[in-house]
Amino acid sequence: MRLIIKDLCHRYDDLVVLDGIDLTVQEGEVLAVIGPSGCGKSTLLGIAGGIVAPTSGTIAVAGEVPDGCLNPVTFIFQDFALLPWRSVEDNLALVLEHHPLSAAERRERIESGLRRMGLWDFRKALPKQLSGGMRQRVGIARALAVRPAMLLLDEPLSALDAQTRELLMEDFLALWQRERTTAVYVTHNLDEALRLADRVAVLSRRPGRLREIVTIEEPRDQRLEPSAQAHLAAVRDRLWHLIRAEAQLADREIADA
Ligand SMILES: Nc1ncnc2c1ncn2[C@@H]1O[C@H](COP(=O)(O)OP(=O)(O)OP(=O)(O)O)[C@@H](O)[C@H]1O
Repeated sequence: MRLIIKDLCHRYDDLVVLDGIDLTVQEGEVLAVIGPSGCGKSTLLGIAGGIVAPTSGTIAVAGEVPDGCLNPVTFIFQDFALLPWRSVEDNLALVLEHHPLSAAERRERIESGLRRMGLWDFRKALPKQLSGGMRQRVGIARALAVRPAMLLLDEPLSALDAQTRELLMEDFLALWQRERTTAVYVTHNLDEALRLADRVAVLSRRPGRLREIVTIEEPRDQRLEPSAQAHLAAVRDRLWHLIRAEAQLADREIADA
């Protein structure tokens, strides 16, 4: 599925947050969005997912959805957004509840989501009994259970320690290798963007404007190879150059506020 954003502007009362964003996310593409704190990344994602109505501009989706897709555009959040009183499997069941599925199909979706994320043995556990990384795996399994056409990820790894982040990045890589689900991935972390994205959209400080879209040419599965490092270092330098001054200014604005 493709996402097409045209001349998007958004204000919260007098606060202009996004200004004149034109962006197309291609079918099967992973687009990372980076930019200073408060520049409107989460707002952009919320608008793309239809949970925030933009002040002006248009958002459209186009293209095929996978067989059995129940929710074409699906979020994965930083704080996992699990119901603490429900077991792991019941958190997955929740997103299937209002869909006309047979009991067997419901079970199959839950089981396949849990198995793919290595959670089958933990299906009866409550979220509080799991580590942060496992909780986010539940969040991912829950998103996969609806067979989405597009994933909107809002800093999905930022609450996790470095090792767990690394493991979950491998999970995302395997996911995108297997399913080619279109994704918009908001992050503060350049390493995540460099590892996971096809292109990186850089927003300015608020009001967020699209400064540049940087393409990462190296195939995702070769980015740890020594031969990829020169290209990735050049992309990193470019991205850092773009965000550094904006981040410093945004920091000062926050400190002065
Ligand atoms: N519902 C809201 N009502 C009013 N202001 C809001 C609302 N949501 C966000 N904002 C403000 O809009 C601006 C952009 O917020 P947003 O969360 O989209 O930015 P962000 O780039 O995702 O930030 P961060 O990187 O810190 O997560 C911020 O100044 C924020 O305080």
